[in-house]
Amino acid sequence: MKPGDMFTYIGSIIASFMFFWAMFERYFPSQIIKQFEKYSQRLVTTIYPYIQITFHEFTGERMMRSEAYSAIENYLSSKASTQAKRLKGDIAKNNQSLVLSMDDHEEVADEFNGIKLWWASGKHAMKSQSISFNNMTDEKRYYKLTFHKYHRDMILGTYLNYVMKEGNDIKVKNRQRKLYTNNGSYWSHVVFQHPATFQTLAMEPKEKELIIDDLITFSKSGEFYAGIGRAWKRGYLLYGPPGTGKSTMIAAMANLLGYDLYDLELTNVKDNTELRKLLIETSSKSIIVIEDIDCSLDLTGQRRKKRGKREEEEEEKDPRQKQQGMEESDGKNSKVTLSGLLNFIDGLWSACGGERLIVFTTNYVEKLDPALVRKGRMDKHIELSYCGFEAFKLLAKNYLKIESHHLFGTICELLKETKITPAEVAEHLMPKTSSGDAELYLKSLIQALQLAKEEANLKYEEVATKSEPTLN
Ligand SMILES: Nc1ncnc2c1ncn2[C@@H]1O[C@H](COP(=O)(O)OP(=O)(O)OP(=O)(O)O)[C@@H](O)[C@H]1O
Ligand SMILES: [Mg+2]
Repeated sequence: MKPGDMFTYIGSIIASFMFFWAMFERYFPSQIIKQFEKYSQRLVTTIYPYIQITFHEFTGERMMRSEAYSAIENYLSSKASTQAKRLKGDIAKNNQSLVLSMDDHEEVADEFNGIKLWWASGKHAMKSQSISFNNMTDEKRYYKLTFHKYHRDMILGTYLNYVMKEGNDIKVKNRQRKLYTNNGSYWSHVVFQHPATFQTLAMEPKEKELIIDDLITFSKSGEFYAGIGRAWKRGYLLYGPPGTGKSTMIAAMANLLGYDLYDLELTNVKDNTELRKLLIETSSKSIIVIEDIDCSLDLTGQRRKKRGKREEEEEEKDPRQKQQGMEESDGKNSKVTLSGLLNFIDGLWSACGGERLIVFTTNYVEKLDPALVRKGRMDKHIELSYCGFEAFKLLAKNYLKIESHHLFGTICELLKETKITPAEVAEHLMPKTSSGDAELYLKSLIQALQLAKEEANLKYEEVATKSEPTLN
């Protein structure tokens, strides 16, 4: 029986006693009446098999807004939108989405491990002691949870923990997210509002699915990481030519998981100590990004070789100079070293707070120091490459709102023979006039592809003639 029905049933019994009660009060002394009240209360508690817990909106002496109340409010928002008849709507703090919650005196049902529970919202009017300038303080809202006493342990333990966690996760998703950049050893931030999503990111669909899966699994694996004694973090290395969507993918990752972004400019960091300070200040649920890692630090074997012979000779004379040369990047003042950076990836600090992604990007993966890219350090290597036909179709769908066209066949063939980045394709598909015809843009793309093909052929021929042996 639903607790609401149970109330009605008990209510009707009580109503029929009302009459007798009035008689009773009139003819019996107050001592006996008090005893009777006490026992009747106990009787109702014994008959009524449900437990109720009330969560008030404001608690404590200073009447602070209760965190439990707001977590429950978030948790119930999805249930309210499907079950409640009267809802309240508000704009979330990220100013992007509408958040719905149940209105006062509504009830929604929930189920947990096969157990049924009921949540009801309500409010009391408070008798204000002082003059209030804020009408809201005159109302005391609360959520009431009702469940069968048989499930007491499960609900008070596992279920309520689950509600708090889910509610807080929703709150994090709805919050206003930030993009931090470092100016020397300080972070400054702006509101992060990048429109990129995985839906708009053009790449092979299967590969995209794998990346999304990987990210979501990571974000839900807090307990797993704790269980195996590892810091809750994951490293990604995104590599590929310019304009293939590395930065776009990072924005899409942040949007998918609802994380903040820390864009770390290593060339602005004086030394390892400053690097450590910056990293300790990063919060959990964030992505720490180091773009163009090969340009930020002297981390590439190639660059080391590139250093002049004279420099090396001088270093041999004075080993201290060598140490300095290793630490300084080409012409930059940063003394952040590779070992400093590796400590950042593996070190103790990385366990603080947890739930962090570390993303490096580079155009030249082959030039990176093997220590940096070895497996286990960067958990996932993702190559973003030239535009294939599947990626093109997604761009055409997003930019031109078409899913097929008689020119698609020609484009498919040309894409197999040429190397063009998604950024270049997007440039051709970008509507230039309000009445732009899709065919016009596709033809412009075909022209660009044919040109790229011819240039590639010319280069190939040049190389071939240069490498032909000369007969003298
Ligand atoms: N895979 C893609 N899907 C959708 N749009 C893309 C993709 N790749 C590039 N673009 C478009 O091209 C622009 C440049 O891409 P982005 O900055 O992500 O490239 P990048 O790989 O980070 O380049 P770089 O190596 O120069 O930093 C973006 O604004 C985006 O609109
Ligand atoms: Mg980029």
